[in-house]
Amino acid sequence: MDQSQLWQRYQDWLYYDPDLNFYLDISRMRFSDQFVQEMQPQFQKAFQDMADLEAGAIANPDENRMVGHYWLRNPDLAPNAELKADITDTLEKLKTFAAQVHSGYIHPPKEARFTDVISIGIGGSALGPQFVSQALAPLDAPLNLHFIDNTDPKGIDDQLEQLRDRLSSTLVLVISKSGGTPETRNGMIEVQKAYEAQNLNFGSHAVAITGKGSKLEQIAISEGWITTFPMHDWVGGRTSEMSAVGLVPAALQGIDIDSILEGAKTMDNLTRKSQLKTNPAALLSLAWYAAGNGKGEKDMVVLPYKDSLSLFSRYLQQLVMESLGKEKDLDGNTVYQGIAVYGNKGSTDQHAYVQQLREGVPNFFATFIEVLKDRDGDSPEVEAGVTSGDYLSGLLQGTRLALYENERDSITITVGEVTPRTVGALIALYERAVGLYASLVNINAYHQPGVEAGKKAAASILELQNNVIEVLQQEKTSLSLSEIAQKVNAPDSVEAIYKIIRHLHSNYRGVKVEGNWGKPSDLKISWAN
Ligand SMILES: O=P(O)(O)OC[C@H]1O[C@H](O)[C@H](O)[C@@H](O)[C@@H]1O
Repeated sequence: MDQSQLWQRYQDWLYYDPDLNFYLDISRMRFSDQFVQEMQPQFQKAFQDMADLEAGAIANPDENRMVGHYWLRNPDLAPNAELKADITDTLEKLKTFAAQVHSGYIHPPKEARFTDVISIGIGGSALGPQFVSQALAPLDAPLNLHFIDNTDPKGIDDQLEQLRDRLSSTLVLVISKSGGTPETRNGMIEVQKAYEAQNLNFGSHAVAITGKGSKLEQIAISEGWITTFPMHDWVGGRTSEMSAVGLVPAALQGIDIDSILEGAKTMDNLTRKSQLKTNPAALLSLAWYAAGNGKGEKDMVVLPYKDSLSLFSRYLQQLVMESLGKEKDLDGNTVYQGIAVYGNKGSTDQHAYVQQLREGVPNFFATFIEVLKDRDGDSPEVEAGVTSGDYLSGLLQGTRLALYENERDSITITVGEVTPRTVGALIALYERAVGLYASLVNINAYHQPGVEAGKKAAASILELQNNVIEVLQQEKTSLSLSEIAQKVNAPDSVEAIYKIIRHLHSNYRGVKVEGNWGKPSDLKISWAN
């Protein structure tokens, strides 16, 4: 296509909503009009699936659950009065809670006010709050938010060390839908011990956000925590930003949560339309389908050209990959679906891996996210007539062009500025695009059966570790790895035992080891005490 044809294609496919000041450009994705025609029946089915989902269908059949994240920003859509009341009551309760924390009405036992928040959670119970905090928290936020999103001891220490002198005025949010995720539980126990070490009552500083009746809820109630907020079973972790999971941390930081919800609701209205060209989520899912032949053959590289949106790529990684990465389709066929997502931000990534995007293996499509407003106030010139923001804008256009010239496709999303409303709209856009794409490829986007395998394997490694320690403590003489494996009745687990021993030894946990780590079969292991 020559430049005038491309300009025409740009105008033909440009989606613009003046109210949100939102643009979507899929003109640089190489699909034909015929492809769009052929996709029409699948899209009509996808629109119907989405309408059914919003009306309360069991859209997550494996878990026998409704899928209700769209109701969170429009409670009138909830399929019955009880669910609607659940949503509005929770919203009211969390707003009141945040206001009372800000005013000092709710305060820690030994201080007049809370100054900081530690949010403990992982996956969907962390990525949304992290993204929204980075995108929207004001520099003078009423409370500073810190995250523990792993069971890495050093990571936990680093967070606690920063808060050592302010623990007495730090609020703890423990966020877990299931209330039983080990990483989150470990973070909670370690933080609790840090409070106890300072003679602080943990419960008077703690709030749980969790599913009804979960183990975490029981702990919170029995220990008299400040309060709990519900996480409903019809909201998945990766679509929970607009439930208490995302809204409590955001409200505590003084972020305008009503505008986030309103932006999402507005985007939901736009993406409910059943005309492909008037529905930006449909256009997005069409472009994904075209890029990867509906089989995820191309990775999605997400490049927001705005530092405050850099965690959007990580947030989308879970939303897209956990939703679409499925072995089976809804009819039980083996399909190995998914779209790989990675990215960080532009123009930074141009100095890292864009070399490969431009010239290397052509296994991706890019998504540029452009923000029109550079900053509050005027910009200094870095060259005659040119600002830093002009550079950022020029680098985005340049990279898009350079990729396209070399047969690398891209989507461009443009927003006026990063506000609570646009962030809400962006989240809603991708949630709907993922839902539509899932329908197009006939998979359940709302379960994650594959995640369990790693969790089960980890549990059996910990059980093996306990058995190994028990055997070593009973033995008088040193043993080889295979002797230990025999004694714990796990002759096939020598490699796992080697790694357990190596980790215990590295952390001075009581094992004595003689020999060369490079020759595992020569090692002699005993209990040191
Ligand atoms: O909120 P939680 O129950 O603690 O779950 C946290 C995360 O862990 C799981 O393994 C799931 O794969 C995620 O979808 C979920 O968001």
